[in-house]
Amino acid sequence: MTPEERALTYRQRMVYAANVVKHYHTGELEVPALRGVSVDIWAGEFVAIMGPSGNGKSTLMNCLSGIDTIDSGLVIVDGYEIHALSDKARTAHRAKRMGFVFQGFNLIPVLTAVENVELPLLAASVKPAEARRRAVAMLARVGLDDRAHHRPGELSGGQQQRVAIARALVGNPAVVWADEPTGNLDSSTATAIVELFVELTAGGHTVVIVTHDPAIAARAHRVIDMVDGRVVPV
Ligand SMILES: Nc1ncnc2c1ncn2[C@@H]1O[C@H](COP(=O)(O)OP(=O)(O)OP(=O)(O)O)[C@@H](O)[C@H]1O
Repeated sequence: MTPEERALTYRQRMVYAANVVKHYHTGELEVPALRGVSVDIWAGEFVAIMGPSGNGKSTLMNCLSGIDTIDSGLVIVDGYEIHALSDKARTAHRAKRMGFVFQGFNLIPVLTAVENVELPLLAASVKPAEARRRAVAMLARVGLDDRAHHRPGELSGGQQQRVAIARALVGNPAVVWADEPTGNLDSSTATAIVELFVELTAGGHTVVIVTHDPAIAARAHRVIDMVDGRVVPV
């Protein structure tokens, strides 16, 4: 492979993981969470990671996104060898290139919607006026321009999740990672959130969602099934 071909491969392939092994240690106990996982996710793909509870889905997401470290194997995301980065470099890469959405929304309760969304930009030293402009535009994109100055406690669950999605996207990340994003929502609100993710991927974002929700699986481009710390071969 020439360097040009390799560069092209890395650009198109957003996530490449090979033989990832991860154990958790609790006291004397060693819990195998990932037993040699390999995955490829392409730029612009909308992938759902599914499987029974306790089978390694969240661990895989955490290891691919750089939240957690791995014992062995390799993880390349957005051209960066995540497994080889120092903790500091991994944290910086995560802040700059990754967006996160969680089941519990994880918004800061004392800040308004727009303040929550602009926070990652301010942390990345974007000038306040520019951060505000981008946060307002992103809230409009998720259909919440009229709620910009409400605090999370004044918003419905679906609206809070839209704020969280706006916050995840405002820095234009390479990948948006979502762990059970519809887990706390009723089914019609969940459907609206799924459609928002579909729209985002149509705009070129790569989205990886850990979920038990069949509605997400039905709309994803591809489902990665995990059982017992391994990817089920297709
Ligand atoms: N911080 C931790 N310390 C110890 N063991 C852990 C930790 N996190 C996860 N595990 C264990 O690793 C295994 C995989 O857990 P993981 O959370 O990845 O599963 P999951 O498929 O995402 O489950 P769920 O669908 O219930 O969220 C489980 O046996 C779990 O108990």
